[in-house]
Amino acid sequence: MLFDATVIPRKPHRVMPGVVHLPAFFTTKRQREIVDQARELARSVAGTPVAMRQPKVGGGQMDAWMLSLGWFWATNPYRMLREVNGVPVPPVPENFQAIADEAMERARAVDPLVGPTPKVETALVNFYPPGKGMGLHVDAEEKSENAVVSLSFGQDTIFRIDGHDILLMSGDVVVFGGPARRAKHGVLGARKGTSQLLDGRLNITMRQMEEV
Ligand SMILES: O=C(O)CCC(=O)C(=O)O
Ligand SMILES: [Fe+2]
Repeated sequence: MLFDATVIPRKPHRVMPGVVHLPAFFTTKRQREIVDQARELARSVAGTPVAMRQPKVGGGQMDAWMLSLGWFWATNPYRMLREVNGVPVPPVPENFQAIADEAMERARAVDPLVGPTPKVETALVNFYPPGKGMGLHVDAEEKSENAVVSLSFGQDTIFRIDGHDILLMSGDVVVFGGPARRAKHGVLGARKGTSQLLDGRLNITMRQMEEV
């Protein structure tokens, strides 16, 4: 971006009950490491049935490229799979749980309503080409009511949840849980020219599947 993000005062805040925005959660160095890790994961399954893909929903195709970890998010009809055509879904990387733990601890200090930390049993890695986003939806395939921890890298976007708009920049985290766990949300198009890290936007959502 044109001006350094640190000159814009952005503080952790509660967006609505159960939704917390943690700006600049990751340093530039950590952002780069996680983006590299995601790229490596995508490479490791390229050309297989569990490869990163643009899921088909109904008659159309999503704009986001999606890589499933832990459980595979299958569409038409929606279901979660452990393997696809006999190929196991790549596991959730070990460092993800520590990220979720840290994010939840910081989010809970802002709004305890975010609720319990998810046991990260599945993660979706979404890549948005410049200008692309994701329509409003509810994260409904997981039975667990524990929070979703959502990481942003690369180009800026607007995250919309229950009518609230949040500007997400590279390194930001959003947590939504408790009364907001099933809130409708989506992202507008990734803003061209806002990142030197990525030509597009990378999002990672961490979730728990089953209620324990
Ligand atoms: O890209 C985002 O920030 C949101 C992604 C999302 O809502 C999802 O994967 O369910
Ligand atoms: Fe979602």
